[in-house]
This record gives sequence, C-alpha cells and structure tokens, in this order.
Amino acid sequence: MFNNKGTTGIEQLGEFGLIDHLTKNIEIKQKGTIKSVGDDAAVLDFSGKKVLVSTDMLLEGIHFDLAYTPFKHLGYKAIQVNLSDVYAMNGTPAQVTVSIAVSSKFPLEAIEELYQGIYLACDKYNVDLVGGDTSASKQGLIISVTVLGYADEKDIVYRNTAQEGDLICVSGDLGGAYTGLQLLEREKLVYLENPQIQPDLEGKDYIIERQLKPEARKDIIELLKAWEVLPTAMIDVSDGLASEILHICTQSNKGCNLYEEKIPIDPMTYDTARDFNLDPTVCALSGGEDYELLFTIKQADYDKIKNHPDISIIGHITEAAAGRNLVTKSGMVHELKAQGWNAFKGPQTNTQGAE
Ligand SMILES: Nc1ncnc2c1ncn2[C@@H]1O[C@H](COP(=O)(O)OP(=O)(O)O)[C@@H](O)[C@H]1O
Ligand SMILES: Cc1ncc(C[n+]2csc(CCOP(=O)(O)OP(=O)(O)O)c2C)c(N)n1
Ligand SMILES: [Mg+2]
Repeated sequence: MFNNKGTTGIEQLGEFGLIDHLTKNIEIKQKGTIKSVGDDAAVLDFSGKKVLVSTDMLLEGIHFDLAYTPFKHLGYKAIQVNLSDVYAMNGTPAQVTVSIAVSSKFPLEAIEELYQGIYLACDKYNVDLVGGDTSASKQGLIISVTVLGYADEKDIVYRNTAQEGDLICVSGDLGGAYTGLQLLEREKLVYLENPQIQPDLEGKDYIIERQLKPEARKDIIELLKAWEVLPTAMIDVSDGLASEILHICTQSNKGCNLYEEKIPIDPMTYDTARDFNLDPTVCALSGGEDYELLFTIKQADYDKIKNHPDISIIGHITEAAAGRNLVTKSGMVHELKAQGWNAFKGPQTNTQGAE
C-alpha cells in the first residue's frame, strides 16, 4: 500500500517551530486577506458582501484510513470538502483555517506532505490559508478545516427554496467515491493478509481518484453564472443523493420524483459495484463523498442546461403531499429513505438503499 514514511520527529521542532515550518512560505492571494497567520486572529475584509462560513472535520478511522490514503491526498481532500460547501451556497471561497491534532509518532515529512496537499488545493482554488491550530493527539490524526467565502445576497442559494415543478439536476456522476472506497478496503485486507501482494487497482484510477482526490465543483458554479441560471435550491452531495434530496425536500416542504434511469453513474462505478455484488443505484443514493452539486432549477431554464454533458436532470419537485419518491427503471415507485452515510452507524446500515 502507500508509504507515509519519513525520519524527522515532530518533537524536534516543537509546536511553534512546526507552525512556522508549515506556514512560512504563504503568499496571500485574496485582496480581502488583511492579516494572515501570525497574530491572535486573522483579519479579513469582505467589502460589502455576505460572508459564508462552513466547517468540516476529518478524523482518522472515521473519515479516512492512512493504510491507503497518502497524506498529500488527505490534505487536498480536507480542503475540497470544505470548498464544496461554499460552492453549494453559490459563493466564492476566499480563506481557510486548518487545525490539526497529530500524534508525535508521525514524522515531520508526513505533515509536510499533508500541507503540500492543502496548499495545492488552496492555490488551485485561489484560497488563502489564514490560520488554524496545532495540537498533539494521543489518538488518531484529526484535521478540521473552516472555510470563509462570500457572495452577493441576491446570488446565495439555500436548501429551503425549491418550488413545485422545478427540475432536479446533479453535476458529474455518483457512487464513484463509494465504489473506490470498496476497492481500497478490499486491497487493504489482501495486503494485511499477505504484504507481499501488490494492490490490484489497475485500470480503476477514476473511482480511486473520486475517493482519494475529490474536486469541488467550482466549474459548475461558474457555468451556471455564465448561463444566467440561478438555482432555486442547492446542496452538495457529501452523504449520498438520497439524503441530500431529502434535505432539500424537507427544508423546502416539498416532495420529489427521482428517476433511477436518469441518475448518472460512470461505467467503472457500475461495473465495480456489480463486482462487489452491490446495486449501482444504491451506491449513488447512499454511498456519499461524491462532492457533486445537487440543485433545482425553474423549468424555464431547461433549455439553457439541457445539452450539458456534465449536468443530468434526474427528476422534479412536487407538492409535499405527493411524497419523496424514486421511480425505478421498471416503473415501480419507492419511497426515498434517508440512508445517507452516517458516522454514528456501522457499515451495514450504510449499504442499504432506497428500497
Ligand atoms: N456540533 C455542531 N454544532 C453546531 N452546529 C452544527 C454542528 N454540527 C453541524 N452543525 C450544523 O448543522 C448543519 C448541518 O451540518 P452537516 O450535515 O454537517 O452539513 P454539511 O453536509 O453541509 O457539512 C450545518 O448548518 C452545520 O453548521
Ligand atoms: C475509513 C473510511 N470510512 C468511511 C468512509 C466513508 N465516508 C467518510 S466521510 C463520508 C461522508 C461525509 O462525511 P460527513 O462527516 O457526514 O460530512 P458532511 O456531511 O458533514 O459534509 C463517507 C461516506 C471513508 N471515506 N473512509
Ligand atoms: Mg458537516
């Protein structure tokens, strides 16, 4: 599996030395970043815009497994999952804070790689790292990121504003991160049984990347803006399509019809799910970690988005009394259940679908 090896002990640097080592090369990108790392608080200027704040943490053993997660990917992902929340509000992320709790068993080189991933994501998405906190951990590694972003008030898209008749759209494809995780978990077990055997992930790059290196959909937000389509409601897909559409319906007090045949699933996801005896639709509905955008639009905007290969129209919003339904490929109607990924439940529960 992957090596996260190195030789330099963190204790040689100490807390302040480590912080300095990790942050000394920061170059500010945002004009709204007045004071970055180094004082009691960062100072930010949003010049009359509304400020968006969101936070998500990643815990070793719950959100990631270091047996198959390179530190650089982990840092990159920790930033992406946070940026995704700002895009889901139709905003622009501008700054992040990153807090880490690290066991002193980790070599400095591992933390450097983690920060390489963090800085790579920050550079690519034009975001400043402006602060954080560093602690020792006696348990596993914890990474907590807070993102700050901005938007004009008129552009902000909430979860609770979907209207009857709106079309339900999703970007990209779903279920890939989950099937990628199944592959990584399988290869980990093989490796543990026989460390001589090399992981067999040949030809599975796409879904492995979906799990280890997700990309927040900044491009979709830019497209919608260019086409002058303001979604009526939006959420990012972190816990699975079923859970997210139910959030929109519940908060908007509406129902929905989702069509199984319209749910975008990459062929590699489909085949891998089948290899694992999993229903590909269930992977899309309940797998999670796709970090795609799920949004509703007015029917009048249909012509503007209908030909885009990376946006699928998968259903429509109904009145609340009509219920929240999945129409299967065979035309059966099932009630959608909130079977999204849940950190408090075991893996068994997480593989159940809408049926
Ligand atoms: N421990 C907490 N204390 C206060 N608010 C929380 C806490 N955990 C989650 N929230 C809030 O609950 C809402 C839903 O959280 P979550 O399901 O994690 O959203 P997301 O999937 O966008 O990360 C968000 O507004 C979040 O800020
Ligand atoms: C070791 C390991 N276990 C489980 C998963 C699956 N997993 C981790 S986070 C997640 C969903 C999103 O996590 P959450 O903390 O609920 O994010 P939020 O909804 O708050 O954005 C899933 C499906 C994983 N990637 N790695
Ligand atoms: Mg969260």
